Amino acid sequence: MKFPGQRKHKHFFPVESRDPRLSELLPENKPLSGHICGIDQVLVDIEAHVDDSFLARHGLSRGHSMLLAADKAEGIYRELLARELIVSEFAGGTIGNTLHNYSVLADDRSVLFGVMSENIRVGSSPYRYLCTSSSRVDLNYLQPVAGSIGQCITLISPDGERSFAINKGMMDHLEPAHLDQAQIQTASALVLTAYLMRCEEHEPMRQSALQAAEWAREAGVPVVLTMGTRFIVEDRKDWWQQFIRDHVTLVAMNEDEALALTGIADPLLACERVLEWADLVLCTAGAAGLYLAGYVDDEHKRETSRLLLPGAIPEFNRYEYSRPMRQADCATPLKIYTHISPYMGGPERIKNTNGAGDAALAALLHDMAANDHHRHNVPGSVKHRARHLTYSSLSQVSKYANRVSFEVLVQHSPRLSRGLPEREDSLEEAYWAR
Ligand SMILES: Nc1ncnc2c1ncn2[C@@H]1O[C@H](COP(=O)(O)OP(=O)(O)O)[C@@H](O)[C@H]1O
Ligand SMILES: Nc1nc2c(ncn2[C@@H]2O[C@H](COP(=O)(O)O)[C@@H](O)[C@H]2O)c(=O)[nH]1
Repeated sequence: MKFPGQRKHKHFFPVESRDPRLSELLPENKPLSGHICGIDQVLVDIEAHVDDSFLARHGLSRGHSMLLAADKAEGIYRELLARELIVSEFAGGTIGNTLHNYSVLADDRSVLFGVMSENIRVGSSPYRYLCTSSSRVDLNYLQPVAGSIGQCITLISPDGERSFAINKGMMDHLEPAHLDQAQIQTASALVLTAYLMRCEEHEPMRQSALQAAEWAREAGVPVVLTMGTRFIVEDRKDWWQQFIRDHVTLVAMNEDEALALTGIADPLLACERVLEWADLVLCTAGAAGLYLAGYVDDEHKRETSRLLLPGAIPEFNRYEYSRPMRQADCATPLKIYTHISPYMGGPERIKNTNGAGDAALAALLHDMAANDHHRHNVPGSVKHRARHLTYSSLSQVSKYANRVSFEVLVQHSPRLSRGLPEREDSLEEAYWAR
């Protein structure tokens, strides 16, 4: 496990080769390593640039992720192929992307539950999926199916808006019998997406997700939910609120999904509302950066040394140097918030916004897993006097998440091709010290 590191310093990501204290504590001299688990609809992103008349002609709605009948999706695919509009075919899926990015950042294992075609032809979509996933993502638990994985035709409009047309294949056929209870119950987090709930009645994906969430809850493993797209949330707002109350520790969303879930347009106030149902909230807000919100026990709160920020909750960042906790672990819970603007003001040229939010979540998951890793290996550390959800403060995690989103914005694919540089030469102390 690479540690997120001391990011106040110029060298943003020092990597501890080995904590010398561990050598004394562990007879076999080998730190115990953890992992995170996720469930996804295994699919590839097939990317093409089109104008809006293409979307209109095929009856596709801009910015939406739509499930299409197989013959309709195949018709679109054939047209894109004939007009040579397809630019790439990479492994996708919101949770697949998150696990891949987590594994690249942490240099550690993640476990993906989903389906995979049992017969694979070179060059086919399942082949592309396997070729473009990190070798640190454990694919050994995938359920073999006699059919295709999903295809997500990612149509990019001239203004950068993305519309997803999905040919689902057998992506929702994951059976609960193909989950591994021990892997889930020993994980540092279980990551789910709202997309899993839009399978058809007869398909087992919903039941698999609920089973996994139940096992995670029993074992005290944090359950993480990404909201997918606002279209899934807005029709069933009350249902999602109850689902979060019953199952979820951390909600990850963008500001549109936050509005759909809470009815509140201000991301900070939306985070405050979601804290009534969950323990930790990540809300990305495009060019406005991102917000993180959580709880800390009054006894463990730490005051910021940064400027206190105005907003719908005045001076909301006062305790952003605190490490978040579950509300139930606090004797006197206090809500804490932080905000950060895009790293370096955002890239000069955004190549693709696909997966920028998932990337921020991967960084947060890395920090959560590092906390677990440290707790298991150095249980007597002062860091673990109270039960915290992250290794770093809310403020530090937000910097890290923001930095990782930036990396995805300047590349073509939603999946990181390499980890972050260990030394950030561009990053002067003055920038973060502000
Ligand atoms: N136009 C932009 N300019 C600068 N940074 C951006 C821009 N769009 C996104 N980002 C960065 O990427 C992060 C995630 O983006 P966002 O679009 O909110 O996520 P999602 O992909 O889930 O919709 C933001 O928090 C921000 O750091
Ligand atoms: N599991 C699913 N993933 C989906 C679906 N529709 C789109 N996507 C994936 O989302 C990412 C982009 O994420 P974003 O946070 O930038 O919007 C992309 O790679 C798609 O593969 C779906 O129905 N299920």
